[in-house]
Amino acid sequence: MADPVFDRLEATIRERRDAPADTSYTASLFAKGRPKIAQKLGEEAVETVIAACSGDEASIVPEAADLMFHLAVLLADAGLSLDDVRVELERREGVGGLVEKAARAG
Ligand SMILES: N=c1c2ncn([C@@H]3O[C@H](COP(=O)(O)OP(=O)(O)OP(=O)(O)O)[C@@H](O)[C@H]3O)c2ncn1[C@@H]1O[C@H](COP(=O)(O)O)[C@@H](O)[C@H]1O
Repeated sequence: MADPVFDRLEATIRERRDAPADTSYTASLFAKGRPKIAQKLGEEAVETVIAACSGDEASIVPEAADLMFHLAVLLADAGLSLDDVRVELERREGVGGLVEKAARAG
């Protein structure tokens, strides 16, 4: 993702795809398959929402990190990467959300 931490994380996640499930949390997620990975991503999203509404701003960061990790695993399971998301965000640069929504409605 043009960031060393994200790049190293994604490299580790890719390595874990072929690791035995009982040696690694990431490997165990891959072994359980897409529905489990998606479920965990949803749980982490909810935990991020709860943190966001808790009034404890610092508690958002660890939940957001869990969310990003599980998103990276889901993307890897689909043969995608955070860089694909970066490219999509880059493509959207300069197109305001309200303008984009109006174009979809029209
Ligand atoms: N960044 C992370 C990371 N963030 C969160 N998690 C794990 O994600 C899980 C979050 O699930 P929960 O909070 O629901 O905890 P849980 O109760 O253990 O989960 P369940 O049993 O309910 O499914 C925890 O086990 C966390 O440890 C992560 N596990 C791994 N990584 C990275 O992935 C690398 C490889 O990890 P392994 O695959 O475990 O070797 C690590 O070195 C890290 O860099």
